[in-house]
Amino acid sequence: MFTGGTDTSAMTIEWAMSEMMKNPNVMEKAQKEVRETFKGKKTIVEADLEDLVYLKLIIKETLRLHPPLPLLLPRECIEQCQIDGYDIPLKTKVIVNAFACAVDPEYWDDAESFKPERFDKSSVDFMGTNFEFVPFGAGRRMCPGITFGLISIEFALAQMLYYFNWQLPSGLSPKDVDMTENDELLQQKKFLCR
Ligand code: HEM
Repeated sequence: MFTGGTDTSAMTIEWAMSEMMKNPNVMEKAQKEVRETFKGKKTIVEADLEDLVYLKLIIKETLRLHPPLPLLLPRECIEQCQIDGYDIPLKTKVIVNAFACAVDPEYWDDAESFKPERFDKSSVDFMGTNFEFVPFGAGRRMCPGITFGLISIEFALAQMLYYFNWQLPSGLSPKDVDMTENDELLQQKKFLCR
């Protein structure tokens, strides 16, 4: 519960900030939205987050390209079945590659690019019914912490964008931001500072 509830959200914040540094037009649009929404406010409260439409699209797109648990949690078959002509025996361990689904060009245009706008006016959501996009899993064992996780991420990002201006260290350009992932169960950014 504690690991599942902290690392996942922290990693999503890191990826979202990195994507914004890599895509300055996205950062500019997000910062404009946050600053217009909270104009004149000294502190931000949870209820204010509702109006941050573009920031929510950024978080969705971040979870599509950087799902913290790309292989979800393993399942075990409780009855024998057939998938695509393959017999899956009872008690087989099944691993769903959620990341592969989220970048499958059959379902996504320009699948590897970071484009929050793709979710604007799209009905595709991460609530477990669109199987091409399941960063929180699906079914009976899907993540019970979605609401809390999303609010924590939005809250942190909104504050970082509202109070601070962000820029890369001198000499670095957006294309230099290193988006390498570690190769562990939790898909973390390998190098935090580059
Ligand atoms: C960005 C934030 C988060 C992401 C992407 C995420 C993702 C996931 C995924 C993919 C699973 C496995 C679901 C499956 O295999 O179908 C899961 C399970 C779980 N998550 Fe999250 N999670 C997040 C935040 C949280 C938070 C904030 C909490 C708690 C406060 C939490 C608690 C749990 C627990 C307890 C499970 C196990 C559920 C079970 O096996 O029945 N998660 N999460």
